[in-house]
Amino acid sequence: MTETSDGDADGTRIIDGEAVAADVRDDVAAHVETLEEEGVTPGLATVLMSDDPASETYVSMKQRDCEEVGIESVHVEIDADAPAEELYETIDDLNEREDVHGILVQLPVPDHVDKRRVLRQIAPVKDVDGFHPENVGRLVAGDARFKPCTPHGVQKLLAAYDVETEGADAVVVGRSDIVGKPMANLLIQKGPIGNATTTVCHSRTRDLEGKLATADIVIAAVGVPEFIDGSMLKEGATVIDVGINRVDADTEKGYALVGDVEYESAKEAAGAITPVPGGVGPMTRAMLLYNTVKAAGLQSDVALDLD
Ligand SMILES: Nc1nc(=O)c2c([nH]1)NC[C@@H]1CN(c3ccc(C(=O)N[C@@H](CCC(=O)O)C(=O)O)cc3)C=[N+]21
Repeated sequence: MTETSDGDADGTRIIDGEAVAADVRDDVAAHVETLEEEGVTPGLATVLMSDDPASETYVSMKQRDCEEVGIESVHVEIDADAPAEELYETIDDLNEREDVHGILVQLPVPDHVDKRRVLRQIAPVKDVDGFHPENVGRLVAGDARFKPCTPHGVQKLLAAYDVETEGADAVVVGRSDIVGKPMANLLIQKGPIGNATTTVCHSRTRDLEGKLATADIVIAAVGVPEFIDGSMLKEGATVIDVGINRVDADTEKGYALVGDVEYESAKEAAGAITPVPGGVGPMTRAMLLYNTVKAAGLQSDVALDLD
């Protein structure tokens, strides 16, 4: 990125997710060009089966991102109360299409849909979320094909701001399949942005305060607004806030976005911190583009220099 500048009045570095994401998009755009030279236009399909306004917002943001970097996007909308078969068949069709290299089914899907089946049905080589069991297994085995977008984006942020993970005490708060588990897996692995001593905390953790008090790096991914505050952090800790919670507010949209971390107090204690919005969210979207060009390279046998 251009600079790892900033820091507010008390010297806390504010980790600029928009800036790092813009750099990732530039990188992706260069790979798109390489693919185009070989006659390949990368394509991403997004599938939405939900009436949730937040889901609709995210999906339309993803389409705009694609346009910006030259990825073709295909969008399929399925009625939230349509039979589950409609979704399964859509996935089969997209698996077959040669112009579609990546498939993302926006989660959550309705209750009458078998989520595990959806994740298994996406062709592993098109699974740009990295949620198919084959890709989960490869990640855990240290042979990742598609790293899940959010944890991968967090790694990129830590790298961009030269946060030392080697031997550091990292605490991941949250154990979801899409963030907590893969994040912890990446942090313990050998290699760059790994080698951390990683603790995973969750709702049954007995002494969360005790774990946080010694953490050099805190990854908050619980989905509870302002769950962690500055008094719980070690002075100088790096705080990565994965939470993007909509809370009622007296704004034009009728809501505000807040993280899982109480920003003002955490900023006082932290050495570096991600804001919400403008932190992890833009990185999640950027890494989806990254995985899509990777998928296109794999499916068309074009060598791209990607990790
Ligand atoms: N199969 C699947 N893959 C996903 O990656 C996936 C998903 N399902 N379901 C929902 C969550 C949520 N998610 C977000 C990504 C970016 C922002 C983002 O860019 N947020 C902006 C603000 C957006 C706003 O203004 O509302 C920011 O934090 O700055 C938010 C949320 C991806 N998800």
